[in-house]
Amino acid sequence: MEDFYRECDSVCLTLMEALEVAWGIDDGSLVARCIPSATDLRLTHYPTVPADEIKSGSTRRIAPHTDFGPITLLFQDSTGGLEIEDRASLKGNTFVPLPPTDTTEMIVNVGDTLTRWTNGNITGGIHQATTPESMKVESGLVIPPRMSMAYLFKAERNTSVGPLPKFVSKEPAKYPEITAFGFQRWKNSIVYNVEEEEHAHTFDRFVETPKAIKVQA
Ligand SMILES: O=C(O)CCC(=O)C(=O)O
Ligand SMILES: [Fe+2]
Repeated sequence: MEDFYRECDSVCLTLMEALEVAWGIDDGSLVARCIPSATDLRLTHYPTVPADEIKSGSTRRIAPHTDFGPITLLFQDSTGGLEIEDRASLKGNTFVPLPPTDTTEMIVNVGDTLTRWTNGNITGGIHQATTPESMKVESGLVIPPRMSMAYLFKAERNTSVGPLPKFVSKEPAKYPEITAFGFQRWKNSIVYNVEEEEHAHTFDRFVETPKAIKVQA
């Protein structure tokens, strides 16, 4: 498991390096923001659940959310049910399934930190785990258990998750300076409904407000 963790960390750093090349950041400062990373590796087991309970809204697998870090590496079993928001849909709140074609497949999801570093130029992907597509129509079905692994890559704790200089040279910052650790605490306080006095007004004049964001990770 530790080898897997290290392997995932190295994949994420390579992806950060690729973004540096794409954005013309030649001082290594994006990768430097992630060393050492403060990543959580989350293994989730979803118990068996009647599909009708999910349909009625009385139970969820994982509610729509964005992850907190720059990116997440996600691995799922063959059960299905993972969905990503369809941003092209004009109806809003529309999701498309990401069916498991192969259980060795790795899904890369953009998270909040990359949104903030790019001053909103790249938006975190809203995703959820729900009823597999093939079980949505017929009633009375029982959804089998499901397992997933999420390598929730996070920046180094004391590093800023405010916008990178490159993305605020021509437009004002939409996100305030805050450390990765402070950001994590703030997001956790929303998920767990804890008032964080320290950050209560930090975000008032920016695009994010605690009550406007639905998160889970
Ligand atoms: O179980 C899944 O496929 C999604 C898990 C997830 O979104 C998360 O752990 O943040
Ligand atoms: Fe997630």
